[in-house]
Amino acid sequence: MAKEPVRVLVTGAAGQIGYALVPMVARGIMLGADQPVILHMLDIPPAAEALNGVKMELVDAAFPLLKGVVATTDVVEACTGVNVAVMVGGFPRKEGMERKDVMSKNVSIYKSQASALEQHAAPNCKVLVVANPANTNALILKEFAPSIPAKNITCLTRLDHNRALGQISERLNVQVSDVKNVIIWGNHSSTQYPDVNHATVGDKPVRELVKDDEWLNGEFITTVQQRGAAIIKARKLSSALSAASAACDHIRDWVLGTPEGTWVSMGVYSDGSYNVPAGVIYSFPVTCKNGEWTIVQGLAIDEFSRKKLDLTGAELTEEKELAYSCLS
Ligand SMILES: NC(=O)C1=CN([C@@H]2O[C@H](COP(=O)(O)OP(=O)(O)OC[C@H]3O[C@@H](n4cnc5c(N)ncnc54)[C@H](O)[C@@H]3O)[C@@H](O)[C@H]2O)C=CC1
Ligand SMILES: O=C([O-])CC(=O)C(=O)O
Repeated sequence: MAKEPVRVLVTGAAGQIGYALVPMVARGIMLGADQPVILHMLDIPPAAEALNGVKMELVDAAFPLLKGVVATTDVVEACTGVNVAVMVGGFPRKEGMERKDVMSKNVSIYKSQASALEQHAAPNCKVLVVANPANTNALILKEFAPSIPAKNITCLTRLDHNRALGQISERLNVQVSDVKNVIIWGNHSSTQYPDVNHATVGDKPVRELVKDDEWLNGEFITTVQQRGAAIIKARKLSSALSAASAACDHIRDWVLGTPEGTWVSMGVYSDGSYNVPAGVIYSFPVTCKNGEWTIVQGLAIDEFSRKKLDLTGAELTEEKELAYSCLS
């Protein structure tokens, strides 16, 4: 028997990532090749015409799995009945703007969208925040949607995780699918810590194969931390196809499960595991089963890593305080 369609919300759907993401969702890349979907696309009134253009293209693409499209500038209509919400819409930093200006705009967007999701989304809706500052936007969404379980609200660090896999695969000249269990700790920002101490290729530790700790503790980390900026420099636009693909990976693994023996990185509500701050959205290694993520416990953290986990945790605490100051 055919499955019931799943309703997937994409906010900021007229933007760059939205344009790359919606065809992936409609092709079954996010939820599986046998899972029909209904796309809900939200953007703001100035983007309404462009949003309608995206809807026209979705119709023209004749995706067999796509059972309906809602394209709207009305947040309540957009959120009604959605099972998965991918929050890409936000206010980007412009020339001459302070970080606080962007924070205050995004805090107010995520506060109001939190209420709409809480009141109108399907029960147990899974939320992924992509828009920057992704961890803190997700935290605000969690705070203003208290009836949505905290475990249902996450942010995207899978792009950073995939970037780390890509760097190791290029360095070792191995298939990216053979590299496993890198970790992104902390914030989706340049303080994030890409950690290869537990990563493997086949049954061999990445550190043993690379045989260059100076590179792994230096250039590898900064390359992953700065990859977003490098893409902006090259394209004059930020990452879009890789971000859309990572968003699909994040939701697919969350809903359908991670393969045995493999973990992925997700920004989740911190319970203080690994002595990082509790009560912020922090990226951890997680496994997923039956639609739930679990933080991988018991990994050894050496002194070098400890400092990096603490540094990115401190930045998240600072961002949280800044976000709260914008609310008052
Ligand atoms: N977490 C991650 O790994 C990544 C995050 N990003 C972030 O994702 C966000 C989107 O990036 P792009 O698609 O390149 O930007 P974009 O500027 O092309 O698109 C953003 C869209 O959001 C819409 N928007 C603005 N306010 C909105 C609101 N209140 N409700 C609904 N829609 C709204 C805009 O009209 C625009 O269409 C940015 O914040 C970017 O920094 C980008 C790449 C990776
Ligand atoms: O750096 C940016 O502004 C976009 C982003 O988050 C990324 O590519 O990781």
